[in-house]
Amino acid sequence: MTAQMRRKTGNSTDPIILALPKGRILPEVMPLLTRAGIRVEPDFDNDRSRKLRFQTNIAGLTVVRVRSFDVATFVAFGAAHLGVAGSDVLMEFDYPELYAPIDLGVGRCRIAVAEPKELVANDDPSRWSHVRVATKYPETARRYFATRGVQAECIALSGAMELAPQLGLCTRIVDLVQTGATLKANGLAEIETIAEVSARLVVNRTALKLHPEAIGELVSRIQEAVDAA
Ligand SMILES: Nc1ncnc2c1ncn2[C@@H]1O[C@H](COP(=O)(O)OP(=O)(O)OP(=O)(O)O)[C@@H](O)[C@H]1O
Ligand SMILES: O=P(O)(O)OC[C@H]1O[C@H](OP(=O)(O)OP(=O)(O)O)[C@H](O)[C@@H]1O
Repeated sequence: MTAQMRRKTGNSTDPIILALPKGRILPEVMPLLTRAGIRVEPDFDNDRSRKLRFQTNIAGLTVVRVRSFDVATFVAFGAAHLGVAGSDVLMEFDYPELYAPIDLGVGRCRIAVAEPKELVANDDPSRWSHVRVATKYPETARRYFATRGVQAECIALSGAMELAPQLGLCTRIVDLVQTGATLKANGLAEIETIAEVSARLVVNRTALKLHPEAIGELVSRIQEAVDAA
């Protein structure tokens, strides 16, 4: 662990910081937090507010709102003690500093390989030796294809991956699929599932050792809220 990673977790007088992802997971996570007895100050739900850091009803617990991909980084480096992140994000970064004790059961989708639907009938993935994919998940894609002996050339995009095959950037994509509507609307078909995805509670391992009671209580409350859902 680097000195940077020790930064926040080392001071027991700091508030406990919970990092929450803005975007589509948030509306599904808020009811869980409410059930866990955690209420965040009203500005948190106000999209026009430029605030990023919020007080809660629990003394010593502060919430920060960050991009979904950044939750894992804030928690891994100890800038936040715990957070909520999709398992897609955790898989991509694969930070050893993170412990993911709870599957929150929300934000369910899958990470999949897709290609133009016209290709599917004559394609045989077992014969691939090299693929070129556009993806927001280059590490996950590389690891997945490597286990099958396939070399993956990954073109990193942050969104609108479904456009890449139409525009000749690549033939295939690796992206999240839930209903399949986005693939269908763009003439693509899912050919392989890499992993099922859901949102997880993540905890910095060092923070848990330094604040076992405070963090342990939050984890228990959230587990109870998930069990009651
Ligand atoms: N279609 C989907 N169905 C269910 N969960 C999804 C879906 N798309 C994304 N997710 C989950 O929600 C998380 C955040 O997705 P969201 O689309 O809100 O943000 P993003 O586009 O990754 O972030 P940003 O807007 O910061 O670039 C993903 O990491 C994944 O875990
Ligand atoms: O199978 P579906 O139900 O259509 O969902 C899949 C879509 O959802 C996600 O995109 P999102 O809506 O988050 O937009 P983004 O690409 O801008 O992140 C994902 O990247 C797909 O494009």
